[in-house]
Amino acid sequence: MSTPFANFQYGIYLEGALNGKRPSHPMGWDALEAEATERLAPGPRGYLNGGAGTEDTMRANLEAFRRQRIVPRMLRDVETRSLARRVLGTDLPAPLLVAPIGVQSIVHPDGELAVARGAAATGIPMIASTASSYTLEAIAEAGTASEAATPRWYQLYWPRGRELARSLVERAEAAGYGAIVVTLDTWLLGWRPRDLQQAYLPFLESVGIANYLSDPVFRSTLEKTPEEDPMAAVGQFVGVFSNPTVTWDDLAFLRECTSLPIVLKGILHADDAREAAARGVDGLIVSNHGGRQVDGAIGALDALPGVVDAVGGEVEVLFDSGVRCGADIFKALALGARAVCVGRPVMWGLTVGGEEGVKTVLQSLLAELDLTLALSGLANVDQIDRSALTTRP
Ligand SMILES: Cc1cc2nc3c(=O)[nH]c(=O)nc-3n(C[C@H](O)[C@H](O)[C@H](O)COP(=O)(O)O)c2cc1C
Ligand SMILES: CC(C)CC(=O)C(=O)O
Repeated sequence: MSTPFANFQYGIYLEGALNGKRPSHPMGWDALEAEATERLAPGPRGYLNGGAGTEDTMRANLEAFRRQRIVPRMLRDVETRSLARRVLGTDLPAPLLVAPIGVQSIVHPDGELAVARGAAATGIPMIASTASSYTLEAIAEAGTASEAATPRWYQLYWPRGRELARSLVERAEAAGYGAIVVTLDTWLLGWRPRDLQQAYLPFLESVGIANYLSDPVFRSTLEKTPEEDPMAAVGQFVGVFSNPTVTWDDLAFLRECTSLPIVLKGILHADDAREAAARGVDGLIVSNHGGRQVDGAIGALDALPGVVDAVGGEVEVLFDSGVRCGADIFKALALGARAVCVGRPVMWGLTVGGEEGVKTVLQSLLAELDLTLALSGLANVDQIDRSALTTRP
């Protein structure tokens, strides 16, 4: 049996030939980005597509992928294939997840609900952001409406106030999220010229604060309810949303709050990876937040091998930042990622086609990955290793 994603492209040709039906969604990655970009209003467009400072790191993420080249092998039986992989104790149909992205309703009114549904339809886990436009409970429900088995993870922006952190984590566990992803690189929002130029920040329009407004601990800190005084609630959110005082020692508190696997997102330095392993975390995500935080930071793919070499055996290392196509997923896997998270392309799919757009993006990535695997002479994702790549100077 080859993978369930095999020959997705033939279905498209057949629909065209038999029914005269062309995809309503652009099938090329550049065309998708262009169409989504054109549809968005200037504020959301800048927020989604923009990066920190000169956007040097955002570009470095893409360039790092272009420097790695696949060297396909021939004459190997690739009829029977599998993309399946076990990640943090859960069997996934492929080593792919949807990266946590906040404030999704700025690009489509259904926001995270559409992403949860589109992801569930493909079996790909979604990582729901703390700064989601809908509550984590509503997102969980949307994701289970069609496909009960699709796992989901929860991304925590560690807030000021341990009880609020505990409350968010306990809610996520109760709602069936299977891992807690703690984002480490956004204690403060980066310098983002596109947003500054337009004075655009979604929270100020009350987008992205649903998990706080619905949280009993957060609500207990307000003098008036958010319904009575919405702007005071926004102000309180901005004050507690993220906590730059957190250190390695605080991870012990998080461990007490939950029995779920803990994943640290935003690791780039091998020494931080070793520290995380020593502290007993379950997973890491090598990421520079899509070039949105430290302008001038290393391209994320360039950081991946060093982190894998530091801890590969002890801690599962995942990856995001700059993944734009199936070949990029292959390359990150070859450099040692256990799984890969895709960010902006899913948002472009959401912008263009809502739930269907998300589904098409994920199906296309999986089909491309499957084809890249097969045409490179490999039958399953465990066979992808560094020998499949060469580095272009
Ligand atoms: C609009 C936008 C919002 C994001 N929101 C979050 C978030 O709420 N939490 C988080 O951990 N990362 C967030 N990220 C970062 C992504 O999880 C991921 O690291 C990044 O998108 C990877 O870069 P790429 O999309 O260019 O591949 C956000 C990224 C974008 C583009
Ligand atoms: C600060 C968040 C709500 C969103 C985020 O992580 C981002 O915009 O990069």
